[in-house]
Amino acid sequence: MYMRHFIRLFSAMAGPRPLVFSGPSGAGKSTLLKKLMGEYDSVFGFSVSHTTRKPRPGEQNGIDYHYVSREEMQAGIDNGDFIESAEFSGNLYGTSKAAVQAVQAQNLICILDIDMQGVKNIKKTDLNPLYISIQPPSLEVLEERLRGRKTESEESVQKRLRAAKADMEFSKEPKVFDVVIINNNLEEAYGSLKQALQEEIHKVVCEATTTHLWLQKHLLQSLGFIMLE
Ligand SMILES: Nc1nc2c(ncn2[C@@H]2O[C@H](COP(=O)(O)OP(=O)(O)O)[C@@H](O)[C@H]2O)c(=O)[nH]1
Ligand SMILES: Nc1ncnc2c1ncn2[C@@H]1O[C@H](COP(=O)(O)OP(=O)(O)O)[C@@H](O)[C@H]1O
Repeated sequence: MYMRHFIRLFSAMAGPRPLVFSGPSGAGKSTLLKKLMGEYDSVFGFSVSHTTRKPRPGEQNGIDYHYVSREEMQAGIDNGDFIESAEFSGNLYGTSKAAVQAVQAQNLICILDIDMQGVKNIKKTDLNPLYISIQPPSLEVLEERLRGRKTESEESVQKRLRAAKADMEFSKEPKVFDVVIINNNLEEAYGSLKQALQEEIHKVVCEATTTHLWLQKHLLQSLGFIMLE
């Protein structure tokens, strides 16, 4: 009896399976992730990446990214602080070990938003996430969305569109992604995402309830309120 609960507690401490979100810049990853984390804030936690790109208006250091200089980021990479890192559109991006550990320590499902190089590199690690690709309905729609967001210079839009072509091809490769979602209509895409994650969400919610009840019962037992089995 005790052993089963200790095993359950121990596996909960190891943390639930992380989620990797990838797909072209402008496909709608942040929009979908914000909706998901808004609805399930006690289930998911965001792995805050480091980047050398400048913050956009409204972005916050330590929440959207850790904004660092190239020198600082390179020193961290050389020191082995990162699980993966990549150059994208003229800037460095990377997932630190600390960012993932911070989420897993709270027993939340850790979400990584990374580019296709990141996906390839994470596949070489023992993180064992579920891989989800968010794709636009077409390159034309992607361009409209990127321009409509008004965050990128013309040069940056062009770089992102070039990277997007490769990313759209990559998402069609067999066995790379567990789920590919085409973000055409936002509500439909969000519905597909929730459906794909239903089992993972259920596991975390049930685990949390079981662990909570078990701890409550044993606290009462240790205080002498109820008899041990
Ligand atoms: N490999 C890797 N890619 C990242 C990381 N963080 C963000 N990215 C990717 O970098 C790309 C550019 O991100 P960003 O500048 O925020 O632009 P946005 O995706 O268009 O909002 C996106 O494809 C992100 O998924 C990271 O830690 N590692
Ligand atoms: N389904 C959708 N229909 C129309 N516009 C969308 C949709 N999904 C996202 N957008 C818009 O497209 C732009 C890019 O989305 P964003 O979430 O920033 O993409 P990413 O994080 O993948 O770079 C944003 O202005 C966002 O509001």
